[in-house]
Amino acid sequence: MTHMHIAGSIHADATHAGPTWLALPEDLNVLDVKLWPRGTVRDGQGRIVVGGATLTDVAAEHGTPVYLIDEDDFRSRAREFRSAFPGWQIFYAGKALLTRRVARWAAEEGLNLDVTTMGEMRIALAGGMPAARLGLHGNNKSDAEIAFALEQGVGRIIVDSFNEIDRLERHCEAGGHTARVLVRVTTGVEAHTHEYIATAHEDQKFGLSIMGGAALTALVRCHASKYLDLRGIHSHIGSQIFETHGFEVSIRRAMKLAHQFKMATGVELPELDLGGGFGIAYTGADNPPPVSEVAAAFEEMVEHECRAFGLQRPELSIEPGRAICGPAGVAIYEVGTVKVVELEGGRSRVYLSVDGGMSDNIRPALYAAEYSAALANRTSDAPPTLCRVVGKHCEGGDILIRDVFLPSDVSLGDLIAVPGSGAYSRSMANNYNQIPKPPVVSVKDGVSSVMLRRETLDDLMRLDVGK
Ligand SMILES: Cc1ncc(COP(=O)(O)O)c(C=O)c1O
Ligand SMILES: N[C@@H](CCCC[NH3+])C(=O)O
Repeated sequence: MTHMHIAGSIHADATHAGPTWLALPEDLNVLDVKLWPRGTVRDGQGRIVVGGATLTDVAAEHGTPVYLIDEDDFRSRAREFRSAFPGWQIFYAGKALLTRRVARWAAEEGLNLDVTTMGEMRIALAGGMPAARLGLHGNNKSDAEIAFALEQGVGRIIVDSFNEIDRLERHCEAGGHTARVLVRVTTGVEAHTHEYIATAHEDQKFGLSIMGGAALTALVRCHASKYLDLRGIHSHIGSQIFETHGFEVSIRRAMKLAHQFKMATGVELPELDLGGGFGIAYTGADNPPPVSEVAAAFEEMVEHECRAFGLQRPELSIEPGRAICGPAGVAIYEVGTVKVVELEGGRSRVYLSVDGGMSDNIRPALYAAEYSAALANRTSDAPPTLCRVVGKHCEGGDILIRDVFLPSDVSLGDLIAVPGSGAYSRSMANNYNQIPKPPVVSVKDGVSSVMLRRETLDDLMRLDVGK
């Protein structure tokens, strides 16, 4: 491993204008507590330690790139949700990150689990999550998924279309089941987040529209069905949301719909699920409100709308994914190439190529998501340089971090750690360029243990069955 400057290759050009939100850090060796798993420190040799495990040791033992999940951090955030939302059911959204071990942690912490596919149901059950604590989502559930959910006794199915109601009724009739359902509605809210992760505006694939009347029609249909036990309304407005205003409008519209349903049928819906979407900090510029504040705001909003519409307080649930597993995760990469690209006006940009990229974290390419990073294997007194951390794929857009200040002596063999990597990175991984997916390792009390092993080239070769 070399830590010397590559002559003339990395300029200490901290003055190089990055985006306005990116502050020039006073000390690059200091770890911003809001970004890292709780208790993350640097040891006496300057190495980053997560969950008691030194990232250099984790990298040496498991290779790079590697995704690390701090078990205590995951559990502490699960507990935080439970204590901030007493009496609410918390469904951990498994799409963010799901392995058998993660399902077990969720079950042990008293969470339920939101699943979307056969695969997620299978992993959740294999991890020991009882079927009764699963909520099945999906805008295009297959017959096989519906049949499996009913046979297993999945606790609730969130219906997303009239086709699905038909399909569900057929399966219930054939198998002698009754399905507990919520109807997913679109409340027409434009959540302040990336277009691809906002889900309550009208023109998209999820849910049934309140405004267009489909939501009420679906509720009345489910209520009338002898095969369905209608529990209530489900609204999920999007993901990585910091402001409560969108939720407020959504709750009002959902409660208004509940009121209309009561007018139409004489029945009050017993449940309301407000979905997930609670944002986390990816960079120093992100300041998500504390969970306790969000919870207090939700309580107040629900109470206010119940009073306004003369309804009883329903049983409430939420589905946080990112906010539970996101901050618990750190991705570790090794720097393999350093390139300085000259720009107009005599400026230059330092490109640090690492051994992963858009195959293990598609979020920057998909949503222009921002991340931060730190040098993990040592501290450095070298001045900060504005860097672009890129992957190894054949794609110009294979950018992991568009702008980040790192010490100007970052060099080949150094380890770069990316906090906030627990959610929607490894779970959305792909094999572009035939790159095997990295492992997910959990750490607790200094011990790391693989929960998802690294894919191998043999795994990829085995899938290729044609000649
Ligand atoms: C229906 C539903 N619930 C919960 C979630 C979890 O969202 P987040 O990870 O932002 O909390 C999602 C994903 O956005 C979702 O689609
Ligand atoms: N996958 C998205 C969140 C939306 C997914 C769940 N509906 C992200 O990485 O931000």
